[in-house]
Amino acid sequence: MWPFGSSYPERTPEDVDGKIYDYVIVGGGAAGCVLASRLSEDPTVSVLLLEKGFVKDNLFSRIPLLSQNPMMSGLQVVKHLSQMPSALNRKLSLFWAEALGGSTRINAMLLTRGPPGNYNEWSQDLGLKDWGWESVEPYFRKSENAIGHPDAKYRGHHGPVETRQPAYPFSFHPYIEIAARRLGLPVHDDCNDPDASAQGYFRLDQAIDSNGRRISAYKAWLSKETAIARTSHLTVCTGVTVSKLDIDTKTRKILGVQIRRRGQTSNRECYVQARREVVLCAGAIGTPQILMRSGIGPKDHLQQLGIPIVQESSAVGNNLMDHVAVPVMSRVPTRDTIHSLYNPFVFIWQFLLWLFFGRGLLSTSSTSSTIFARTTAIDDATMQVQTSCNGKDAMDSMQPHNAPDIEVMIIPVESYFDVYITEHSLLTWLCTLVQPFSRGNIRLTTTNPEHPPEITHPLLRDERDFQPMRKAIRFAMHLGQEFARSGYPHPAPLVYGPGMDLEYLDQRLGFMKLLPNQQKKSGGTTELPGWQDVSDEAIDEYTKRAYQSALHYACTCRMSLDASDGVVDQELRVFGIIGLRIADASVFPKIPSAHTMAPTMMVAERCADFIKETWREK
Ligand SMILES: Cc1cc2nc3c(=O)[nH]c(=O)nc-3n(C[C@H](O)[C@H](O)[C@H](O)COP(=O)(O)OP(=O)(O)OC[C@H]3O[C@@H](n4cnc5c(N)ncnc54)[C@H](O)[C@@H]3O)c2cc1C
Repeated sequence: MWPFGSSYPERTPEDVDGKIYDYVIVGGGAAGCVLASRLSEDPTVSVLLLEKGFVKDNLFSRIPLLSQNPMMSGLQVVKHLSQMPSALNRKLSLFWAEALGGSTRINAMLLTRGPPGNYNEWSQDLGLKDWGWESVEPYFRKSENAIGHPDAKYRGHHGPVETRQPAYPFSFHPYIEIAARRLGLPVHDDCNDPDASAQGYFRLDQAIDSNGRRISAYKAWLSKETAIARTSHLTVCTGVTVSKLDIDTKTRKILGVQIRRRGQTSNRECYVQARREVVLCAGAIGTPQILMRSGIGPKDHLQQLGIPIVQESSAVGNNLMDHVAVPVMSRVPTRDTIHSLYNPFVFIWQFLLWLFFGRGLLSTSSTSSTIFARTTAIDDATMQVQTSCNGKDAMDSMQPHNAPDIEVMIIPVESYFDVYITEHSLLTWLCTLVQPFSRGNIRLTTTNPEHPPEITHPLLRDERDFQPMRKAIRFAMHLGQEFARSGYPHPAPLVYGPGMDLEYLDQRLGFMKLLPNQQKKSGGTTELPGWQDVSDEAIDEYTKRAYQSALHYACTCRMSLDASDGVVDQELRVFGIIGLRIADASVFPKIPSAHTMAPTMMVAERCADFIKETWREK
């Protein structure tokens, strides 16, 4: 019963065992919810959605800020530690949600399409002619209801994903705007405006409704009302792990999928048949694993595990891309940060504000504004953005060469994963590489679908990524220092970043265990040197300690014209198999300079149309 439970029509693996459906969708995250919703608009077809997690809709999972913290929402969040030999053997935390809605149940709700130049690069440079800006733009519009920009013709107003720009919750925002302008950045209130400049300081859209509640993919596309209204032809089966695909090796046609209860230790499997198509939407980590378990993947790897080869495909699980982030932080007054919620009175007040009015700090994302820039257009001597670079314009967002390669997210709290800093209140300048060169991969460790994969994270594995990261960090330090001089009425020194006491940081991050009798070092009080005074070595040393994933995993089953180089064609059909498509973040040919939820939904929207078109013709 609300608010503690839900009468969502969730089915179990046993309920669907032995049944046949027109379409079987594997994974109910951002992509899976879009696809199940769009395909089930037609009441004459039957659609089955198979999701590993559950609905678990509760009060905390609806509160925007609190639901970003998995401990609060109670959702199943997988935490995977990846060993990083390239960086002091640190363990990198990767996580994602297993729930109806996938990671959109815990994400920061930021809705960014990416600049048109990203998609023009897919079409012009990678040859994917059907995926240029002109082709993808209508699908971004179709899914959104941009209530924050009611008159904008370039935004959608009839889709299910409501987006707003909640009031800025803190007093520092105008001063950041001043600092950004001083660094040469234009200020825009919509980063999804295709006419906005490629580089700038942008206010962000957040997927939050007018009552201050999170709009996840589940809420937008497969709400309880939708699921109940469509029970005759839409089945949502939760708590189910898809172990592998059933493919006829002679005809190369997909027949169905093998499934089991989530977390089950025995080998007992259930089976569902697909009359028309199976669509994989298990995400950039999950989808390649299902393919490999089914015999589609790199030959050597499948042979090592004794998996019979159905389709050799060297790109499956390769080319893993992700955005890489390094925090630099300024000390600011507690009331200007999320740290203020550590005070129980403030927390209770904010909770009541949300509960009765849908307003206040809890009704927003942790991030309200950001900066996108191109490092080649940042002048080394002044650390300011130029409007042209080598005689070429650097602002036209349609041009692939102008796509931003860095983002500086503005986050009013400390931003080291797994570490809570309670002794200072911090404002983070999160320096993020959004067009990295590095690539990683995903491999199975066993054939058991419940066993975790081995993830070789791309993070700074390619030396070419260090140069833009150094520039991003210097640029963010310059921004932080300009902010402190902008008229902001409080001291705001940069205290965490290159040039800080690394021994203190090592203790803080837990790399260095304290010896008996050794004093805990205090820190976070000394102001950092100016951006001009930090050496490359100091930046690299800091980066190796403080870097983290921005959790935008992508490209592990990339789209390509060529089967030897990719996994799906331009209509998202898996090369060599009939009736199998992929529609999640794994198919991006290259990661966009954007937070990846909206681009993933765009891909899934297109996939639904490809499928409808295919079967209309038949
Ligand atoms: C903490 C966090 C914050 C983020 N913040 C933002 C943000 O603010 N803005 C933004 O644009 N993006 C953000 N992202 C990224 C964004 O949420 C993802 O890009 C998006 O959810 C990817 O969608 P997807 O459908 O590819 O995968 P997911 O949403 O991960 O969905 C995959 C689903 O498949 C299911 N699944 C996997 N394997 C199986 C199996 N074998 N059987 C059955 N089901 C299976 C999983 O349980 C999951 O529900 C964030 C991500 C995280 C983790």
